[in-house]
Amino acid sequence: MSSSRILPPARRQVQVADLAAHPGVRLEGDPTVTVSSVVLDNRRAEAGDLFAAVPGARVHGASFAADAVSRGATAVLTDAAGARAVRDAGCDVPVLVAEDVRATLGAVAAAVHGEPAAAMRTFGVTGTNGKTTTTFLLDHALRALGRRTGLVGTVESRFGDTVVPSTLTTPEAPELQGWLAAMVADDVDTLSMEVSSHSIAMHRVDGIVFDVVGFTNLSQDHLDFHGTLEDYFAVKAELFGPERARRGVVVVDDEWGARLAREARVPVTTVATTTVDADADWTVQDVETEPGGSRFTLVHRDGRRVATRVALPGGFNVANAALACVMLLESGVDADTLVAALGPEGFDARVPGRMEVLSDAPRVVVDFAHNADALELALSSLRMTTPGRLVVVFGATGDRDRGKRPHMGAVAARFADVVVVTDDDPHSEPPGPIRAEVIAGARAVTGREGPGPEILEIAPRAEAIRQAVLSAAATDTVLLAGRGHETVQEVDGVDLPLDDRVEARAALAARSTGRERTAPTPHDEGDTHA
Ligand SMILES: CC(=O)N[C@H]1[C@@H](OP(=O)(O)OP(=O)(O)OC[C@H]2O[C@@H](n3ccc(=O)[nH]c3=O)[C@H](O)[C@@H]2O)O[C@H](CO)[C@@H](O)[C@@H]1O[C@H](C)C(=O)N[C@@H](C)C(=O)N[C@H](CCC(=O)O)C(=O)O
Ligand SMILES: Nc1ncnc2c1ncn2[C@@H]1O[C@H](COP(=O)(O)OP(=O)(O)OP(=O)(O)O)[C@@H](O)[C@H]1O
Repeated sequence: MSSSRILPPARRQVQVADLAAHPGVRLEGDPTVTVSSVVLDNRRAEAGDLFAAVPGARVHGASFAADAVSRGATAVLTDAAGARAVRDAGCDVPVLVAEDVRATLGAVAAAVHGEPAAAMRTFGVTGTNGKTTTTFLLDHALRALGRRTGLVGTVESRFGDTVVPSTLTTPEAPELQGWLAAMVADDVDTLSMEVSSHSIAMHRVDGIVFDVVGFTNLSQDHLDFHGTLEDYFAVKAELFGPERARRGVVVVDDEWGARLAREARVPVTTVATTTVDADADWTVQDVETEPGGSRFTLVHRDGRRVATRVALPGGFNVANAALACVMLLESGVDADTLVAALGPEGFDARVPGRMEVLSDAPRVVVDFAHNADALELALSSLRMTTPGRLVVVFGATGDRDRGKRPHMGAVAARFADVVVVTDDDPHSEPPGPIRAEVIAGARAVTGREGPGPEILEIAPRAEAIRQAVLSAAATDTVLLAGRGHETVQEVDGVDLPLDDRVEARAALAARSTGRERTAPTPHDEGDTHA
């Protein structure tokens, strides 16, 4: 079930006859009945709702229509099979019958809520990594520019004083459109949101034409859903068409970005952040790495220069900030006005669990890197600004993508001085063997220059964090990788409270109250269940 129903304080009343005017929809029943909102889950239905009964992968939503109606839903949107089920269940409400319910739902939900996206300036960010960070950086800059902003994404959705933790990166269309209408009612003028590939494929963002969309990068992920990398790319590329966006900004550091820039069906501005690319509109130059972030200059091929800073460690955060910056420029923001509004700190957003720096001496950083690529990027960038030892605490998830475990171990062993292998979300798997696969990958690393890393196994995770933080010297960096902002750990089907930031802060507090530092000790396997 998705996170929370946020609706505007005053709702419009829309006749079902008006909704039947959408292509591929016909109406059975009384055309004068009105709806004031849309809901996808019967358990959340309220008076005046249109219940959208979607044929899902597991169940047809129409089997819950009678319950939705008993809770006050005044009409149902479904397909032909759903319509039969609704009638068979004896529901006497008008039924909007669509050829493809999901493909109709976004436009219908937008119409019920009065096309809220059209009343705001809208930024959408897609890509495998960096969506959350880039939307937070956009939101930060927009607020500095004096805009009243809304944000939708993996960590939370928010506007004004309303903040709701998320369950999906991009909510389903009924919830999303309700949120957007509530934002408009609260005078929000600019929206930054993450657009996952699932949301494009499942029509969650239908009904929105973004003013500017951005692409961060693409690497192997979500193939359980998309099948092939080619399909994954094709879905992301859909966002760069006139049905969904007016213009785009594409980071062309990887081949997928370069291809997207060629194939996009809306005008695209390109940004190269890692190499000087003569074909790119903007390139990132003069990067100066600092402990808490980086300074950089965006140089346009016509000679324009925009010098700013990102207050998050990591070369990839220069890419995220550069993307946010060019998206703002493409939306019409003047470069000098932007730089002045950002001030000397530049893009200074704190992104929960994304390169989040908890302390300086030792530097303790929490990051969401949960695959080998992201772990390598995080470690290599922290290495540059770590005078002492680089310590990493991480684990691999259970149940899925087993192949990545030794790779994560190998990356940690290549880039860190102390590798503390612990648990992530074991889900239904016993955690010990997962750790063993990670450790095997770490031990297999040979040919590293200098002394090899210290490899430790410590569980449960809270204890691994405690020991790593307590034993760190002031010049060390401790990276707590993989869980970012997450606050529960699933072990054997049970959700246990666990927040890396809370555990790390407790250990930092113990250090500052003068408790003696302890060295991590290898943990006895077999006594390690979380
Ligand atoms: C693969 C996928 O995205 N599936 C989504 C899909 O599930 P489904 O087709 O299996 O639905 P179903 O369980 O058969 O139910 C069918 C219909 O009956 C309704 N229902 C069901 C049960 C009930 O008691 N009452 C009821 O009304 C459901 O709301 C649904 O409309 O429709 C459901 C209803 O909205 C979603 O919750 C579900 O997302 C699941 C939870 C999910 O985990 N999605 C992930 C993969 C996802 O979308 N991730 C991306 C980000 C990925 C990333 O970049 O990391 C995201 O945007 O979050
Ligand atoms: N531009 C980037 N390129 C590569 N890796 C990145 C980039 N930005 C962030 N990362 C890494 O990916 C992790 C997730 O970042 P972020 O949450 O911003 O991405 P996301 O696309 O929103 O992913 P998710 O939807 O899983 O949260 C970060 O913790 C960091 O390790």
